[in-house]
Amino acid sequence: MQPVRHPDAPAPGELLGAHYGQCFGCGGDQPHGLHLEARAGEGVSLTAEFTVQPAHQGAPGLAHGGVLASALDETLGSLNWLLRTIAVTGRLETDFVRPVPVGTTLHLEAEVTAVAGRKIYSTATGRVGGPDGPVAVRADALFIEVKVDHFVDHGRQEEIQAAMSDPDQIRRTRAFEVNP
Ligand SMILES: CCCCCCCC/C=C\CCCCCCCC(=O)SCCNC(=O)CCNC(=O)[C@H](O)C(C)(C)COP(=O)(O)OP(=O)(O)OC[C@H]1O[C@@H](n2cnc3c(N)ncnc32)[C@H](O)[C@@H]1OP(=O)(O)O
Repeated sequence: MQPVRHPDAPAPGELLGAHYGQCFGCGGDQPHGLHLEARAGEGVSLTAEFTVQPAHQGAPGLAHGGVLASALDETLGSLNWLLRTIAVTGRLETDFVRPVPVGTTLHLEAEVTAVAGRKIYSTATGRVGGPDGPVAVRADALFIEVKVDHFVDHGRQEEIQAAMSDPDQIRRTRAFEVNP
């Protein structure tokens, strides 16, 4: 089935903001995190940027492949906000096309291609040198819709308790729970 953008999804161009301050991908409270910033696009698509820091190296001066996969995972995961669906990554298939040096800003774009029951199929590319630059990485993913219980049941109690007593986290989670 064609994906359907939720009527309350942020307008094209709007920043999505972090879903959790401690998130390695998008959180502002993780010193060595990616600090990835995503903006809503048209339909069920978005763009995002991430600048490779020295803490993200694998080989000297180059981004670690797992970190690049994390950037793709976070970008693809952010799409679920436009569907207003809570979902986790089931499968992430990544192509590393060009090496990505430290200091590079990766220009990411992603879209949901299909939804089938709880399964959400999506694809992303990361370009270097600008939004129209050459593709350095790309990924195809399958996200699976879950209930909030997925996190409450499996997350370490310390962080779950902290999240449940944080009004901001509750507000962000509620935005998903009103999913029709
Ligand atoms: C106040 C409280 C605070 C909480 C608030 C939280 C709100 C947070 C909001 C947003 C958070 C977003 C966070 C983003 C972070 C970036 C994204 C990540 O990195 S997520 C982490 C990595 N991923 C995992 O840790 C998943 C671990 N895996 C699992 O938990 C399960 O395997 C799960 C849920 C994915 C599926 O398990 P099943 O038992 O629910 O469902 P089954 O029946 O196995 O699968 C459903 C369908 O999907 C297919 N499927 C599942 N996994 C597949 C796979 N790997 N490959 C292909 N198909 C797969 C199956 O074949 C099935 O398909 P058929 O319906 O039969 O057609």
